[in-house]
Order: sequence, then structure tokens, then C-alpha cells
Amino acid sequence: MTTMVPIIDFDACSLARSKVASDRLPELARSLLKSLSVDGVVILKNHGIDEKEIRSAFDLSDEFFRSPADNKLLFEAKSEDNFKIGYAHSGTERYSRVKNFREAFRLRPGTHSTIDTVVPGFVKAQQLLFTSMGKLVQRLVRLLAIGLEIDENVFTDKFKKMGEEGNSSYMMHNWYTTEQSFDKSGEAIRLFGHFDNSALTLLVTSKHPGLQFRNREGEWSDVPPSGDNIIVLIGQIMEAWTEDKLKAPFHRVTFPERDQGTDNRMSCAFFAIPDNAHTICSIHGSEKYPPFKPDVFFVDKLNVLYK
Ligand SMILES: O=C(O)CCC(=O)C(=O)O
Ligand SMILES: [Fe+2]
Repeated sequence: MTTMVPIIDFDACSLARSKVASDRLPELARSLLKSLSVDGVVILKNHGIDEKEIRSAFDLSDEFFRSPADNKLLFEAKSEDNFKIGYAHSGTERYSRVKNFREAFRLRPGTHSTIDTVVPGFVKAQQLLFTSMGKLVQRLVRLLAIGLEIDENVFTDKFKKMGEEGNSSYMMHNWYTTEQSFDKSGEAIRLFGHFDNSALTLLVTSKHPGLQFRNREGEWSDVPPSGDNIIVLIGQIMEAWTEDKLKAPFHRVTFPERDQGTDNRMSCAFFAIPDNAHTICSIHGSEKYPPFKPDVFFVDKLNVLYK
């Protein structure tokens, strides 16, 4: 059985509005919460991030990935960097014998300022999108608090420094190659099943299908390509923070037969992580989730995933 991913009209909280439509927030908060507490994934329409802004960041990262390997390796992620900020060539991520055939570029504002020499305009375009994604996260987490009927600032207070020192949120461009890996059941995949270790992930994809999440029946269910919308996934930090009220979906990217051997697939994910200085206490003090530091939680989980 496939589960339809709910499409949420975000207009009341759209970034195109300088002020949110306060009278419509409770209803929007309720519908967001209802969907995210079942499968942990929704699609936002009317989010207000200019489609040209997304397109430009996508096109420039495509240009980067298509540039000669020597250029790309100038920006390779250093192993001493916990968050592996920078470029990673294909096949560096593996889980048991399954490899992900994607090139990736993880970035934050202020990193890789010299990349403009390889792809002019890259830095500014990524910075703009990063900032918009951060603003959208602020609006989303406020709504989640309203929906959970807790103080509406509980989450927003912890996301004050995205893009600055003291916060580890990052944006990641993925460029899936035409190589394929096979999971245990022999299915062709581009990215193995995993949970995100963020609080929230905002995702835009190229036109290629393949993203799937495991639904409540334990079956793989399709998430359509984002088009002009934004896909929102709950990550494990938010799952712990809300004592499992919001569910982190297990997800993967398959390699549909019609795309095999042809196109590159692209996606851009924004991983929102609370400011490092805070200790995260689950909203009602559940014993299942003792207080934790977001950066430590994040690194621990990352090390498990990419061992
Ligand atoms: O490429 C996609 O659609 C999903 C990417 C993803 O799940 C990730 O990078 O964590
Ligand atoms: Fe993911």
C-alpha cells in the first residue's frame, strides 16, 4: 500500500509575507502536527521561497559537480572536520556492503569562499538559499510548538544562530551518479535507508523520482519529486525532543529502472540543528530521552551511519 504524502498549504506562514497571518496559525499548526506525528513527512506548497533562488543554487551546484575532478578536490571535506563540510566524491559513504553513489557538497555560510573562482556566483546563491531555508525552519518550529500546545518559543529560541558560529546546521547538495548500488533485497538504490540526525530536514529534488519512506505498515512509500514545493522530514533530534510525538521517517532513494544509466539525480537538503550552546530537554521530561547536546547527539549518530 502506498501512503500519500500530505500536501500542506503554508500560505499563512509563507516567507513572502513579512508578517504571518496570526489568525490562521492554529489551524495550520494542527494540520502540520497531525501529518508529522504519523509518518514524519509532508510537502509544503506556498512556502514563499522564490523558485528562482532555488533554481539558481541548484544550477550552480550542478555546474560545480560537472567541473573537472581536480577542481572539486580543492574543496574536499577534511577528515578532521566533524561535520565533513565540503566536497565528498562518490562512494565515500557505505553501510555494510551498500555504497551510496552520490557526490555531495556540504556547506555553511562563510565556508569555501574561493569556490567562486571555479563557479562564479556560487557563494552568494548558496548563502541566499541557506538564509531562506533558515527562516522557513524558524516558522515551522514555531508552528510545531503551537500544535504541541507548549510555549511557542520553546523551539525557536534554540535556532537563533543558524549560519553563524555556534550552530551546526548545514546545506547539502547531492549529485547522484549513474552507478547503482544494491541493497540486501537486491533492489537498485542510490541512497541507502537511514534516519536524518537533524531536528528537521527541508528537501528539494530534481525531477527524478526515487525518494521513499517507510510508512506505518512498514512498507516503502513514494515521495514525489518536490517540483516547486519543499519536502519536510522530521529528524531524530526532533523525535527525541518531542518524545516520539513527531516521527523521524526511515527513508532512502531507489534507482527506478527508467532512469538507470541515464541522468544524474540532484537534491538539496537543509539540515536544521539547534544551537550548540543549548542542552535539549524533551518537552515533558521523558526518561526515555535524557537531556542531550545537539552537536554531540548529531556527531554520534553520524558516526554510526557512516562508519
Ligand atoms: O536525495 C534525496 O532525495 C534525499 C537525500 C537524503 O535523504 C539525505 O541526504 O539525507
Ligand atoms: Fe535523509
